[in-house]
Amino acid sequence: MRQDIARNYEEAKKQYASHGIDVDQVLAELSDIKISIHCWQGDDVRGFLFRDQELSGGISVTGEYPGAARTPEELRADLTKAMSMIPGTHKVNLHAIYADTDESVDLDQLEPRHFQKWVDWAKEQGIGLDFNPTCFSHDKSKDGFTLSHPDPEIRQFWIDHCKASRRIGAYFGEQLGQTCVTNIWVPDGYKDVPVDRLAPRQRLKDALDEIFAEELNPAWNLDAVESKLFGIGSEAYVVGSHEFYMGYGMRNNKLICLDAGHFHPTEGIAGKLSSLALFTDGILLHVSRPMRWDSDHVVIMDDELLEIGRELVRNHLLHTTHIGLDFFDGSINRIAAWVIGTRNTIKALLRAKLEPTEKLKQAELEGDYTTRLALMEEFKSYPFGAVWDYYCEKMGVPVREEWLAEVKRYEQDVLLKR
Ligand SMILES: C[C@H](O)[C@H](O)[C@@H](O)C(=O)CO
Ligand SMILES: [Mn+2]
Repeated sequence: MRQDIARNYEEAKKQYASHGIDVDQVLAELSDIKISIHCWQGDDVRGFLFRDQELSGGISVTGEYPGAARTPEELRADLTKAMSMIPGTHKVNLHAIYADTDESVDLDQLEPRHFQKWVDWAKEQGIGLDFNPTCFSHDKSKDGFTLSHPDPEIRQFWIDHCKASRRIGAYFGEQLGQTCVTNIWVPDGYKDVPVDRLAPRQRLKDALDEIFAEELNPAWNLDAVESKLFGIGSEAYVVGSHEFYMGYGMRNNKLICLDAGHFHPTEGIAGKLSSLALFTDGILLHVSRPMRWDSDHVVIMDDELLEIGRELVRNHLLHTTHIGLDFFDGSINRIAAWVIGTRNTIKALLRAKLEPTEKLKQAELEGDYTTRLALMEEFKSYPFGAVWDYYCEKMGVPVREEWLAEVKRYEQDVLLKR
């Protein structure tokens, strides 16, 4: 342990202790939190099954930064590199198009064996895996509809894909001894104002009922459903809206996924957590950063991220919330994107844990809003940076921006040679 880091930590600890915060305990708890790191930042959501397919579904990646992973081996190497710069043991979130197989297999025919190399790698790394059916970037989703498609044959294809995905998720959970969250997001929607808003939702509901009919061990697989307000090409109407999935998730005991970029541009998700927590057994988050639209920018330490962290900590929701990341930026080094976004997410949770929550709640209860505001503001400049540095050093990962030199080295040695 470097002396300056240890000294600053001891000093910071005293300041937090004066407000009853046990920093050592906070760090012990922080190291138990798993963030689900999304594989698709590593290759601009291309995947390996259909390399010639354009990204569709109303999402988009911009940027031509060199070094995107072209094979599963490259993607795993990049993820391993990124995780070596992120404190803690986390999970990796796969989409179905990331199957690692020489077979030419379509989405409805996928089986656990097509992901065996990912499972073997996850075992080596001691991490868990999460999963997502890929209901986009495919010939059968070209007209923007999948699970709610009016053509029963196409609808069945996507139903079968989602069924296959749940079985793959359960396999991950069983093999790795960690529950896999399998999250369903479909892009289905209309560019212009529809006449019938009900029928597609009825079809989506029926499709989900069929997908979830098979009982799977919840210790291995938990299902989640992800809503969206609009996408490119589905500006007027999205079948799987927030209200739709709120209703579906609550009635059918599915995790409701809140993606930070899937609401009105000024609407945050932090304020929704306490409400959902009262009526559900758990929540899935897609921590993202929308800029004017669902642009999926790399997560930064902004007010929304801090507020998500505070809501999770203050309401004791960390043990039931699955925290996943969902951003993709092709204009910067993709490993740096993972490192920045994941470290920020962990750091926001640390900052929330370093607030005098009970004191603040007490002040609020007593109507002492002056103390509430004063403490909340003063704590914004308490020395959380010293605690973060100590945590990184203790966990054996680079302190502060030291990781950047490592990323640049990897870029020279590996990425630029691709
Ligand atoms: C890759 C997508 O971002 C992801 O599947 C989905 O979660 C989404 O957020 C679509 O906007
Ligand atoms: Mn998402």
